[in-house]
Amino acid sequence: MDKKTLSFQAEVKQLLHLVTHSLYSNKEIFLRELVSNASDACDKLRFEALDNAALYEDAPNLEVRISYDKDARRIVISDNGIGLSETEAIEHLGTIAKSGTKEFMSKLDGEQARDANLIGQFGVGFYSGYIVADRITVESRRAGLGADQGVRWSSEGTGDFEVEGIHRERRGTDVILHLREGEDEFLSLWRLKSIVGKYSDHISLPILMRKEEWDSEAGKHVQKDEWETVNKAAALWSRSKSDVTDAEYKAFYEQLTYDSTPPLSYTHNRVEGRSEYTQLLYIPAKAPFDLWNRDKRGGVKLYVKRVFIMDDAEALMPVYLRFVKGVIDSADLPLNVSRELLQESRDVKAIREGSTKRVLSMLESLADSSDEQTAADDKARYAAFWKEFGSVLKEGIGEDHANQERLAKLLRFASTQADEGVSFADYVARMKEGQEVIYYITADTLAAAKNSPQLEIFKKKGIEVLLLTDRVDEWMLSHLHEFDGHELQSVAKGAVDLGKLQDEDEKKQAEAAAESFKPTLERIQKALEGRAKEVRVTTRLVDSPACLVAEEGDMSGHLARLLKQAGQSAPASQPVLEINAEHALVRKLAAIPDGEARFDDLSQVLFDNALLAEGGHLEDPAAHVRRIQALLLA
Ligand SMILES: Nc1ncnc2c1ncn2[C@@H]1O[C@H](COP(=O)(O)OP(=O)(O)OP(=O)(O)O)[C@@H](O)[C@H]1O
Repeated sequence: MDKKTLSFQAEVKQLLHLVTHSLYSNKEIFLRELVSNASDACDKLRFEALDNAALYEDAPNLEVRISYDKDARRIVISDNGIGLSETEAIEHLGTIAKSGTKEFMSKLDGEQARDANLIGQFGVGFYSGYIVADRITVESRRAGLGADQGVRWSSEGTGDFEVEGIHRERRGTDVILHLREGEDEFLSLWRLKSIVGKYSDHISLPILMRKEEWDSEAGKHVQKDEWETVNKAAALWSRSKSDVTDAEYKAFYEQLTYDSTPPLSYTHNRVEGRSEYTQLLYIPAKAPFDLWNRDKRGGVKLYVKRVFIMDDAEALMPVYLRFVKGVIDSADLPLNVSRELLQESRDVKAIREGSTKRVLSMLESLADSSDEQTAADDKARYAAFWKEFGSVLKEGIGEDHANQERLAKLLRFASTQADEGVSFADYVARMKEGQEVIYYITADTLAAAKNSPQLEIFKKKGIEVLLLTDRVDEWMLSHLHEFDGHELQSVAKGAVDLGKLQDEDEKKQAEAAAESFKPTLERIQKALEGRAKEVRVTTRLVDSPACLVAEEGDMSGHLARLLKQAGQSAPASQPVLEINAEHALVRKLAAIPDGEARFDDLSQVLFDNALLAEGGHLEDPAAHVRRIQALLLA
């Protein structure tokens, strides 16, 4: 077959540039990446061979071999996995297929591009070989194809690569690294072995290297024909908990996720009973760059009896726990389980429920740690978790009704008493005597929430109000109506009802004020026709003249704005304007004689100011400005 020269896809060139320039300080990871590809290739073969045992040919023992040649300055990583056909070599080694990777590349700006940690997060794969090699040759034959259908792919990792057909007896792939000048440190059994130990110990296949012996005549180590296994070759999760050290769990996490920040917490269990499986689940310390992408691949890999099955096993973890990383190894599922089957299987459902509960317990033990020695540290860790993943966890309130109560206990808020970390339980413990409901307000920012006029009476009376400023909060609250028997009530909805918190005198006073104010209210109502559904006197205001509230059952102004921003239509509902009859401005308004235009102007300004105060947008800002100016001159 003729030799062809082809060009890399633009993103590959970009990636190659990044890899060779940014990861230079951590060169050794090339071996981790290539060994991991070799191991993936073996997993793929094992998976395809479930339906077609002939693919094993005469070599059923899957393995990875690493060898080096000091004189030729080469390192070779060989596997007897699935291999590559010519088309696959062109496609897989010349383009980036994964859309996530492409997206990631396009998001990196110059500053971030130097952050090796960030790049490490998504795994640089095959191209990391170019950190240490100035040419890589790949020789491969796909399992199932004839010996004359091998392929040689070769490139200096700049703009082009070459492909040609070759004769190759062995199935699988050899990745041959021609080392760059100055990279000879890697031409050593000891060095290569220690890198394997560091990153690839848990690869469940044997990784073999040639034994060496000291030759005193030659005065150097010489390679023997005999090979030895240099990794532990036991899946970490299949070992007993007591045999695995904390450092090993953390190293495995890094290998699994490419995240060099140690995880916040992890849990390792063997579950027995109706469904038998092992779970090793981690909560990362930092949110990944694409946390908000609800469609991305899940972080939990599914194995069946230590055979890798798939890693976008959404069926194993609810979407709101998409930040969880780890491995689930089932003893019951059939090896050839398909995605469709996964969705329906009762065993999978049991695994999913069990794993969800595990993650929640893990979070609960941090949040409500009762261990005297570690409680402070646990709580700090929970606070860190909440900062990174709290908003995602809130999705669970609407999505996972079975665990809603447990999730509600894990929620943390800002309130009028503390800027963060307030749980419903903290709130309830601090409730005033006679207080029955939990008060909250939603707003775009903490400052807007804190300064909202609707809070004035609550501040005056020392009643705590939760301040909710997350985009998902409104949605979450449409699914959560109470906590521990206490109804959740928005202070921006309906007439203010302080129940037993308001004394009789105050109530009577308010009623009297409302009565005597009736004629003015009617005049304001007329002036605001088409804008305010109702105008009424309120006791919720202390320092502000007016505020807007939504009618019970209507959508709050905040939610209507969120929907509008998201491009969705919000049902048009007018707010209620509530007036503080004690306020000087309102008294001034009431004193304006009938028929004067000033009355209309001031009514409109009152309404617009109330809208601005809650973060709303004026439909006609110019008219507002004109009115203010007219009033200033009056
Ligand atoms: N040893 C190998 N045997 C067979 N195919 C391979 C081998 N190494 C790489 N490939 C193919 O080349 C593709 C690209 O490899 P690369 O390492 O760049 O990305 P990846 O493995 O898909 O992603 P990542 O390394 O981030 O998990 C692989 O998906 C696989 O199809």
